[in-house]
Amino acid sequence: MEENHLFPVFFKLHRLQVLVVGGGNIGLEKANAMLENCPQANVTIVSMDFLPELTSLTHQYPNITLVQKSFSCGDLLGKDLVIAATNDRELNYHVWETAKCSKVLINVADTPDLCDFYLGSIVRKGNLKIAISTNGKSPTVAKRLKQVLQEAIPDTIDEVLNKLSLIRDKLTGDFSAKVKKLNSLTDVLVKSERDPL
Ligand SMILES: C[C@@]1(CC(=O)O)C2=NC(=C\c3[nH]c(c(CCC(=O)O)c3CC(=O)O)Cc3[nH]c(c(CC(=O)O)c3CCC(=O)O)/C=C3\N/C(=C\2)[C@@H](CCC(=O)O)[C@]3(C)CC(=O)O)/[C@H]1CCC(=O)O
Ligand SMILES: NC(=O)c1ccc[n+]([C@@H]2O[C@H](COP(=O)([O-])OP(=O)(O)OC[C@H]3O[C@@H](n4cnc5c(N)ncnc54)[C@H](O)[C@@H]3O)[C@@H](O)[C@H]2O)c1
Repeated sequence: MEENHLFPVFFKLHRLQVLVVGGGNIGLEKANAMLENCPQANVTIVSMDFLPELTSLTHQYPNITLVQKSFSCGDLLGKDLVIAATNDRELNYHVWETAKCSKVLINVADTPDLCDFYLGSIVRKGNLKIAISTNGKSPTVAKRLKQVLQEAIPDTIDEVLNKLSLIRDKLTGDFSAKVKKLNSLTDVLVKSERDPL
């Protein structure tokens, strides 16, 4: 089997500065994905022109800024993450080179080989979030799996998480005693009805 070296992490986007270059379909898709998950995300989009949906997003989200211009190196100043999503492959490569010089993490939408990170397909149930990747093989399958899991996981999972969080805060004793208690309380989640143990 082909190797899968991706290591998932969950970013707190309201603490980071994100630059998206390109205000077309893909710029919109990526900006939407970030803002739906983190409405306070700081997202600047630099583009020659913008889809009207992106202009509408500025009314909904306080921290999105549209800058109508051609990309230049200075746009990367102060940025933590960059998504290059123009329809110009050479320009996307130039954005990648600039990001690498500045040690900024970059996703190049038309070139997975240049991506430091991929966006995942995201299942959300209150406090639960599951990010799905297919190692870049089929974003469509990632999207379908998201729909399957969204249906399969009960909405009550959020109540379980909130109750466990309360219990977790109240537990006393040393770390290993707490881990033991939490594991025994949640045992039921992993034991099937047919499991005699
Ligand atoms: C998961 C999701 C997250 C998001 O974007 O928020 C995402 N793509 C989504 C949808 C989607 N993207 C594409 C289609 C059309 C059908 C198809 O190709 O399957 C659909 C389906 C649709 O829109 O219905 C086309 C496409 N995508 C990439 C390329 C370039 C290439 O592969 O060369 C091309 C070809 C462009 C062309 O042909 O011109 C590349 C990437 N897309 C990724 C993520 C990363 C890998 C994730 C993984 O490991 O699985 C990666 C590598 C980089 C990145 O973008 O981060 C989001 C699901 C949203 C949801 O959950 O609803
Ligand atoms: N990763 C993914 O999920 C995915 C999915 C589909 C397509 N793609 C790829 O993403 C790329 C973008 O697709 P799209 O549909 O958004 O294209 P699009 O034509 O809708 O948008 C391109 C945007 O880039 C902007 N742009 C062009 N030159 C610029 C410059 N010099 N400075 C700033 N902005 C500039 C344009 O103004 C436009 O807003 C394509 O190469 C496509 O193959 C990626």
